[in-house]
Amino acid sequence: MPAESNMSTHSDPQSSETAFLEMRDVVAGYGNTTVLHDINIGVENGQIACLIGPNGSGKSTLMKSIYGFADVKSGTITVNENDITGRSPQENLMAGMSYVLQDASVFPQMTVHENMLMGGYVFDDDSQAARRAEELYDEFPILGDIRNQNAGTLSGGQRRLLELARALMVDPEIMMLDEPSIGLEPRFIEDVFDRIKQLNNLGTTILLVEQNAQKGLSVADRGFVLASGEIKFTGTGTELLNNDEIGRLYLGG
Ligand SMILES: Nc1ncnc2c1ncn2[C@@H]1O[C@H](COP(=O)(O)OP(=O)(O)OP(=O)(O)O)[C@@H](O)[C@H]1O
Repeated sequence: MPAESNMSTHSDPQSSETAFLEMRDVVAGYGNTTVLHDINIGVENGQIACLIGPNGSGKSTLMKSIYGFADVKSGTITVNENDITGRSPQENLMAGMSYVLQDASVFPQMTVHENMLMGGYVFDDDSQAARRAEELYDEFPILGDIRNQNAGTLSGGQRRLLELARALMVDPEIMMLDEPSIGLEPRFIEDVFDRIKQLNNLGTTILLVEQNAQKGLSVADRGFVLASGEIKFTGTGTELLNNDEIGRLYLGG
């Protein structure tokens, strides 16, 4: 770990007035079950942040507590200083947050284009969804090329790209991605991380959970290590990657 590092073991030094997405003293879980204890993290506007940690440590629950799929028992979650604690998933979507779940899936009997239009179902006007899809085909020409193909015939990499692009239909300010590389053949993994950087370059702030911790941290401006429902380390992606203890405990040595 670099001597000048501001890496922190418990609180997040970035969890302050600069944070765009912030969790402060959050305790969360499901019904009577508490999974997350006293979470304090901050993600700045335009950053990619990556959450890593062992299986069952609460990574998905942290994402779900932000988005309204898990119960926040105490603490506050803010986006751009607006309190969104307890806001429903539908409200979050309408407010410009999208969430690609770990088991995100496409509609296999529908074409790529029909799947894209489903991502724009919140628009009042169908032509708005069609226009947005065209913008995204310009950004991701490979999707435009296969727009009339049934989604069930896509390769794993193409399907993941469709899932990401469909989540962009609402032009989100924040995208939350739960394990975007899971289940992909190794040859598609690099491409998915390139796509994530591309989404970020479009101005989207990204919070991602990644079991491929090396890869996830390598694209991250900010990293968080979660274990047993607690944030154990925060720092830049590079700081976490270079930390011996994190390497030994969480990055397979
Ligand atoms: N709907 C639920 N109801 C009750 N407990 C749950 C629910 N979903 C998850 N849990 C529990 O919360 C804990 C954390 O699970 P979570 O899925 O958040 O961890 P994770 O770090 O994302 O794991 P993985 O890497 O395996 O996906 C686990 O003990 C799990 O059993």
